[in-house]
Amino acid sequence: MTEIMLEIDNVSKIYPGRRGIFGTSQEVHALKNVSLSVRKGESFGLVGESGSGKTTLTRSILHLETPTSGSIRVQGQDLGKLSDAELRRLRARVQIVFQDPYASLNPRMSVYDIVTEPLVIHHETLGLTNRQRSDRAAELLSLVGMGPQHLHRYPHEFSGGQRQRICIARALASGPELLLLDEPTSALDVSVQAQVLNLLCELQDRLGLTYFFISHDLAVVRYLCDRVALINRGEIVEQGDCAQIFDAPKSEYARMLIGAMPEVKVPARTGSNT
Ligand SMILES: Nc1ncnc2c1ncn2[C@@H]1O[C@H](COP(=O)(O)OP(=O)(O)OP(=O)(O)O)[C@@H](O)[C@H]1O
Repeated sequence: MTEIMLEIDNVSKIYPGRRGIFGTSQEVHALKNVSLSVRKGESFGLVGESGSGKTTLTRSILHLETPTSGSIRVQGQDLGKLSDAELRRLRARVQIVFQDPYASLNPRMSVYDIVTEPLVIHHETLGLTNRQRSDRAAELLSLVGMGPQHLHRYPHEFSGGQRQRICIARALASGPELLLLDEPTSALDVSVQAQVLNLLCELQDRLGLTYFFISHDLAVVRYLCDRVALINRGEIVEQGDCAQIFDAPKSEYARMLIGAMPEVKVPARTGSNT
């Protein structure tokens, strides 16, 4: 039987209305009974326009937001029922890569400090010595196609694509099994986007990672993902195999998104994922 990595079960999130100088705004139903499951080792895409609830769902998976109702399980562990110590251990296994590699790297930290930071944060779980940390830093850079000579340089010395590689190395540091990829290539030039997407494919094959890929770009999702869910105003309107949804969308919303899809600008996938 296929192992389930992530299970979102009937999750709703209501943000209370905010009080401002013009009175109290209405509450926002950011997620409405969202259910989906991501299998171990697959790439699952979540696609929706701005304001559809992608960030709220992603933050909920990271336990930075608490759903108003419903449950989220990672490898069978219900996030709402874990102790602080169990949550800390789980955090080492679920990591995120953000959209903007310029904003997500501290300009005052060297690459070494950036990629080893998670090893320090998760020291209790990982328990590495200084020597092991330093070996791991070089290994992480090599995984993303960069040499150890870069470890003592600073973010401003790198291009956007290299910075995103450093972000990916940092996300891999604690040995996660599930990576949340929040529009990881949308801030990059198209040619660099393809290289980073290929790197993500290679890493998935090599490390057996599971990807939860958040995007508003169906072309990139079609390239990278096995299955996809389309979210609109907090509701999943359609989900299933990418091939089925792209070739025969059932909902009006899916037809609209696919109709507006630009030509796929990334090369054919290579390796075992082709
Ligand atoms: N802290 C909050 N308080 C109140 N409303 C919020 C809060 N965070 C998000 N929202 C609202 O919830 C809805 C979903 O927002 P969310 O950021 O999850 O969407 P998104 O799909 O990630 O959008 P984007 O692609 O623009 O980031 C929006 O209407 C947003 O205004």
